[in-house]
Amino acid sequence: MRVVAAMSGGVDSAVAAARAHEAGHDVTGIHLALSRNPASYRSGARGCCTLEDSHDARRAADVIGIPFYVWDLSERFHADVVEDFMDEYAAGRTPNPCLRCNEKIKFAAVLDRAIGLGFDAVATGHYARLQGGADGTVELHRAEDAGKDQSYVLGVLTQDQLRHSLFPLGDTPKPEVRREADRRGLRVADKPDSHDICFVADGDNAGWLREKLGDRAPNHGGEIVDDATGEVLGHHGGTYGFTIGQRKGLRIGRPAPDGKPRFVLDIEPVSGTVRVGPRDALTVDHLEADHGRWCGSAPDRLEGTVQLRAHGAEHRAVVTTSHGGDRVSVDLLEPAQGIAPGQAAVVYDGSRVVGSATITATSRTRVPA
Ligand SMILES: Nc1ncnc2c1ncn2[C@@H]1O[C@H](COP(=O)(O)OP(=O)(O)OP(=O)(O)O)[C@@H](O)[C@H]1O
Repeated sequence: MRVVAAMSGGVDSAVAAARAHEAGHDVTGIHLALSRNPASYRSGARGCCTLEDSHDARRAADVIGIPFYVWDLSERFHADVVEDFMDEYAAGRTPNPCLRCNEKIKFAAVLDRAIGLGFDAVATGHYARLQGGADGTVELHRAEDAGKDQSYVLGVLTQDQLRHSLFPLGDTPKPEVRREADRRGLRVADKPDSHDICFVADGDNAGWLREKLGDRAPNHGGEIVDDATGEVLGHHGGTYGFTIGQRKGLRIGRPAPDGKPRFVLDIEPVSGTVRVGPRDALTVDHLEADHGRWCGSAPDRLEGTVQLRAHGAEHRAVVTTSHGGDRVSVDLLEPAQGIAPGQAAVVYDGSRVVGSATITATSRTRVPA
């Protein structure tokens, strides 16, 4: 096969490219320039797709002995991923930009360009496994290394996208990947793992959003209110700085009467109000979602599990779909806490990813005995 290996400059994608090459594929390495900020291309800059990263990827491609190019997809990335990230936080939701990037960039814009150039597949260093299904379909499964499993952020991929994907690391634990990089003479063997959100270099989402949203922010401050009593407990610097279930950074002067911590229960961007309450008030057992994306055909009804945030636990659930698979209802058999609209509900049947949808609303339907 002719394969494009997406090389971030990190250890995982370097080993993935090397493995694809060793497996006999005709591999070309590409590094994606995703940042529109020229400062990130200065030597020594940190964050997404720096000059350093691009050099590291090129050096790895040289060691492997494959051709290498840089593809500038910064405008697409900005329009489809960064703008969406800002809009979602401004609307009081909690987006997952990695899922969005996989759906719109890595396995869409990149794949389209690759196919257009006569390639057959895109290989990445994601930790997930592909497996042939009984009916000739390609199934996406959790990685062997549960701690590194990235099937959640790939839960948006359709059958067409999966058919043109390769995940060479799915069967290997991360420490082994690092050892292999070392053995292969890839100088990125000791490079630290990347951040969760590549374009927020220091992980300070709220600070980044404050700077970038500017006048687009629905507010730059408001009240923090006790959901049960309506009492104003404090003030904040913008609702976009919060996510449902958040505890840290609330800066409420007064402790709760019972001395227990308070959590964000609701975010109201228009009034600028952040509602808080006890942990128990975060409990939900039902959720609605839309934008259903399925690895095969959408299931009418499925008893399986759902994962409701990156690195989150799995919850047993009954999942039903409507509107041709676009709308999804999830009944959680065990209640969950801190579920934020905007996040993906990824549906699993055992280790197999069935599909995903974006959470729009949560509720508690069963009152505990
Ligand atoms: N700027 C980029 N250019 C090309 N491919 C990329 C880029 N960023 C990410 N990827 C691809 O997406 C995969 C998953 O990205 P993620 O940010 O999760 O990296 P990672 O798991 O830390 O892997 P790595 O060690 O290769 O950076 C990478 O392994 C790589 O194949």
